[in-house]
Amino acid sequence: MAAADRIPSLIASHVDITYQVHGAKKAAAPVADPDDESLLAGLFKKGRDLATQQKVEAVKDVSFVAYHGESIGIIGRNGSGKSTLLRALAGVIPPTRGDIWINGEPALLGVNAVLMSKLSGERNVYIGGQAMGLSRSQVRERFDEIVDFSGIGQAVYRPMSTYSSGQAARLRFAISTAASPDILMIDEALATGDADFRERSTAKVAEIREQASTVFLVSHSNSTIRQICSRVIWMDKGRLIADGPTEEVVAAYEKTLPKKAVASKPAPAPVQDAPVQGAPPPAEV
Ligand SMILES: Nc1ncnc2c1ncn2[C@@H]1O[C@H](COP(=O)(O)OP(=O)(O)OP(=O)(O)O)[C@@H](O)[C@H]1O
Repeated sequence: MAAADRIPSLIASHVDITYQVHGAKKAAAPVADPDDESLLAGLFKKGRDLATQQKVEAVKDVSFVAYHGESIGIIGRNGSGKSTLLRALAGVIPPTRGDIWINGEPALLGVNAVLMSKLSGERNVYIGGQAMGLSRSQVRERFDEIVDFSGIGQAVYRPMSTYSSGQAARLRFAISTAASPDILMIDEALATGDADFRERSTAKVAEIREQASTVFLVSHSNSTIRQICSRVIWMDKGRLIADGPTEEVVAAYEKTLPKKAVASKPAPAPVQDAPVQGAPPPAEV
């Protein structure tokens, strides 16, 4: 498809996200004798210093345009700002600076926040489905489909607290994708579950993409990224340092990783015609 024919689904322009952290900078010095006024005065003086405010610049000056029909992986080391960026793209947290325009309804695969472990899977399907924008009757219509997709069977009638982490992850995935959102954002969820579920969830993501939607996937699993994504954004210390076809960006990223972390042989890259923007940093091996 020619670039001019592509329809933007999301535009991020110079996005910064800074967390304000309130907390203690360092512990107070131990007081040898609490009755000693000079020591107490010293402690109070120190106490004023304890209530500090720190800034964490999690995302710095990130800009890109996503198009309908793309599945975009977000990769990078721990703490590089992937989840923060995804949450901002989903509208869960506001950018500190810059703008995000979205054409469509985003859904962050993270119904986790609203699910309640003491309640049955069934109740959670309703709560989560409604949190994803479905009406109660729509959830009722899709209930069997959601449970079938999750593969948890009769366990759906047990409290979620009794589920294995794989069962819980599968149910979350099934709930989140039931709504066929315009823009689906997935944070690591595909890494969980067995091979069969991963295959089905990969197919589900492909189906969502085919409905001209956009999928964002944050993952540390480069094989999952290769399987699902046509384009990859590489984050490093809060900055977008490369954006382009999956194989080019993942291969460049892998060169910076210790050899043992690169587990699988690269799979053939999905077709993608966008050029890589930004030069990868030198390898650190
Ligand atoms: N709620 C928060 N308050 C303060 N700092 C935060 C908060 N959430 C994340 N951070 C910090 O922001 C930075 C980016 O974190 P983020 O979780 O976005 O990275 P990530 O690339 O998704 O990491 P990981 O791969 O480990 O999940 C880190 O330095 C992290 O400690």
